[in-house]
Amino acid sequence: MTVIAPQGYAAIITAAGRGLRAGGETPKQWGDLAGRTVLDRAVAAFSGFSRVILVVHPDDMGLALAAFGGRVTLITGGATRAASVRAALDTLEDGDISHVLIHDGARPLVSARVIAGVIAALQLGARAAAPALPVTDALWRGADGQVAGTAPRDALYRAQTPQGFLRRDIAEAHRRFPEGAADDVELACKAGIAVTITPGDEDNLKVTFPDDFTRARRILGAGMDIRLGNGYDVHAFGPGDHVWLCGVRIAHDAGLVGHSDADVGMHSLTDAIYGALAAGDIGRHFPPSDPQWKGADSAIFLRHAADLARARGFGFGNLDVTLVCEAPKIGPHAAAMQARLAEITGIEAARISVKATTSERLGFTGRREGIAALATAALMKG
Ligand SMILES: Nc1ccn([C@@H]2O[C@H](COP(=O)(O)OP(=O)(O)OP(=O)(O)O)[C@@H](O)[C@H]2O)c(=O)n1
Ligand SMILES: C[C@](O)(CO)[C@H](O)COP(=O)(O)O
Repeated sequence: MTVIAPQGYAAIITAAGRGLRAGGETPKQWGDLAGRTVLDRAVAAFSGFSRVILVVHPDDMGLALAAFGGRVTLITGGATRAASVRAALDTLEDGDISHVLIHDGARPLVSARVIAGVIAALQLGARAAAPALPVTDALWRGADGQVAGTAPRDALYRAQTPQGFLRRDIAEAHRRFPEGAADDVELACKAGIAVTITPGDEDNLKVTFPDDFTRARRILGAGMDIRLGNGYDVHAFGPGDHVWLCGVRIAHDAGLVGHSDADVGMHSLTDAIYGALAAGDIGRHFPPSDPQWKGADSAIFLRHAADLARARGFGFGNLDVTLVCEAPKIGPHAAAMQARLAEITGIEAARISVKATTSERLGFTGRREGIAALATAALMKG
């Protein structure tokens, strides 16, 4: 359901933060939430407003134009949330906007009921209105990990957005208190404006920490995001007296030829993780044309893939590698390989399998011309 805002109402959506606490490759508002960005969901909730000002970071303007160009007014924000709101209010100075609802772009699950509650209070004559939830847990003061005291929770609320105001009131409050505040209600209170509390919603969470993505996904009923990737690699035998396989040096009557250390097992596993992430392959991240990877330890590649998965919020279900060769014998080294892969990736060894097979003397592996490796990686989030 979409809330159709009355004439003269504008929505300001703040999305110029960097989302440092949430981490990740992109600021949280640009992060994926079950197939759509957090910000896309927040903006969609205000599609019934004829005027929407979306405040973004200057670095994100390209992204914002591609995602929202033509649908909203895009402006760049300031160093603080308050500065971003101020920039948006300035754009409304000379227009015919009587009321504004100011919403965090990091609150993607705001419901029509919450928005309608704020508008209803304003329409009934409130100068300001904002959703909140009463605090239901006991409150403690803590010091050094110990409970140092308790605090009364009566009449305490957890503030949410959108926070609604008469435009002139909140613009004036921002002018009077340029030092800003945690939110616009705090500024309104400082300016002596009465604020009506409207019903909040537990689902109207602000994505703040990495786990909030998981919670939001659950609320959306999106379930777990499970990814599978496979990898395959081959290296030919050449001169040498050892091979590197899954991070373990094994004495052999030949070496493996490659630009890096030619660890075919580790390469297939690295590609399996990139595959699960739809992040290309090892050659894209570490081009063989780049001399710095000549003779490189393949642990660098595998660690990069595992770190990338974590940066995107994934944990590991399991990793499975199969080496295909007549020789050397893999069995005696499988446990050491498992341990080394666990060390490199930070995944518990019990979730990593290394096994081997011959190709019954058939094909290039059967003719002892090289070694092939296949790998599967299972990643999950949520
Ligand atoms: N200079 C800023 C800082 C924050 N915000 C926005 O205000 C909302 C609430 O802020 P918060 O959750 O604190 O976001 P960040 O500042 O991005 O988070 P962090 O403090 O973890 O970096 C977010 O939608 C954020 O993008 C903004 O528009 N301009
Ligand atoms: C505006 C706000 O979302 C109200 O709960 C909140 O104050 C902003 O987030 P921050 O984490 O305090 O920056």
